[in-house]
Amino acid sequence: MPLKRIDIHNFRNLTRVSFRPVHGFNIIVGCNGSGKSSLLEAVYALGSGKSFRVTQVKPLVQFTADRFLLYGEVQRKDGQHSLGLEKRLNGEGSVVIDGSRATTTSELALLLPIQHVGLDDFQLFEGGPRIRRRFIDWGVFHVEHGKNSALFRRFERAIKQRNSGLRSVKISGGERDAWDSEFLRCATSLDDARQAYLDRLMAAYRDLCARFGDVPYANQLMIHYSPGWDQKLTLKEALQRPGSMERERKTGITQAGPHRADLRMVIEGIPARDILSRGQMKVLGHLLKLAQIRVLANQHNDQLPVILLDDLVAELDERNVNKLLNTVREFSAQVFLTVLDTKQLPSQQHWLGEAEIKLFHVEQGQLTEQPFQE
Ligand SMILES: Nc1ncnc2c1ncn2[C@@H]1O[C@H](COP(=O)(O)OP(=O)(O)OP(=O)(O)O)[C@@H](O)[C@H]1O
Repeated sequence: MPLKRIDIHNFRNLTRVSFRPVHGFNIIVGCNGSGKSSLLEAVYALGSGKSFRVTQVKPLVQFTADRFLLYGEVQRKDGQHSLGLEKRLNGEGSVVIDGSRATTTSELALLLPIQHVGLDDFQLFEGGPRIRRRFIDWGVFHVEHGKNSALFRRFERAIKQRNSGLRSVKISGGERDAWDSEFLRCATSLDDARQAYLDRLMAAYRDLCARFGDVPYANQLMIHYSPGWDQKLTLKEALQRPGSMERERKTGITQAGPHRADLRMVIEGIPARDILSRGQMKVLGHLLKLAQIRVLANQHNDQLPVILLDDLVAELDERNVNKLLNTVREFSAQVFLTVLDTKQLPSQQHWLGEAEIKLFHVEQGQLTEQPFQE
């Protein structure tokens, strides 16, 4: 489901940019600080409502403006859809899909799934559990989004209700039991969905490793799912432990459940972050992100994400760049790839095949399309 057109207004240094990408490879070239990553970030924001670099809106809005606006047209099997996102410095914002206001940004992700593969993928190993939960939940959401997008919403509501119940003195025992039951139901479903997804992810990851060949430690990497409570207990038992109940009374926060889950990345029984170099973490992180795309490609080709390859070419050796680009080409997805200079790309004959390609040059936030020449 490619993006056919995107308009960017007042997003970082991109004052007014409008372009029509191809379904294949869109190469974004430009010198440091020209606006390449900002362009990828704008595409990412249109498909998620968020940035992959910052959590706040302020750094995204052009210094002289009070809001940014993004507009895109997406081609899907069921026809063309328009997506609009506005975010203002004062905290207001809106999502508009096919001319109607949407209630959540997750509706953008249903129409425009995006996978960002970038230099910070080492954070899957070094970062906190939230990053790894976001990673696995991206897969759980997209692999069966009809069912699972509703499940995520229900879980969010259940935990909010349970937490406000913990803080309220007025609430009756019956009400508390009802919220507990709903929380346990959603938590169990989310836990099952994550475990099932992880099995599929690891199968796809092993396939990719075989293809990439001798990537250090790739085959030894094991990922274990920690559900967010002591695995010797059921979630209900974990919540009913005296220590846990006491902490819940004090903090008003649910002490166990999928919101505390993590992925333990292990090599030969040792935490992977204690063994891998930063560069090795990046490569394995990229492979895991590609494996997520492979899971979707195996399931339903019409749900393939747009793939953002941010600055990867400069950091990998030519053999790995070739493998990466060939793997990505075989997905037949739409790709946006940033590079300082096209000379950094390996010769087209090694990776492009029949895929379409367009070259965009960015200079001080201005975008121009140029003929692609090796
Ligand atoms: N809110 C903002 N308003 C205006 N300009 C901004 C804003 N935020 C960042 N910038 C500037 O936008 C420019 C583009 O940054 P970007 O990260 O997109 O560059 P890049 O082309 O990816 O560079 P590099 O190759 O160094 O990664 C930078 O000069 C940055 O300082």
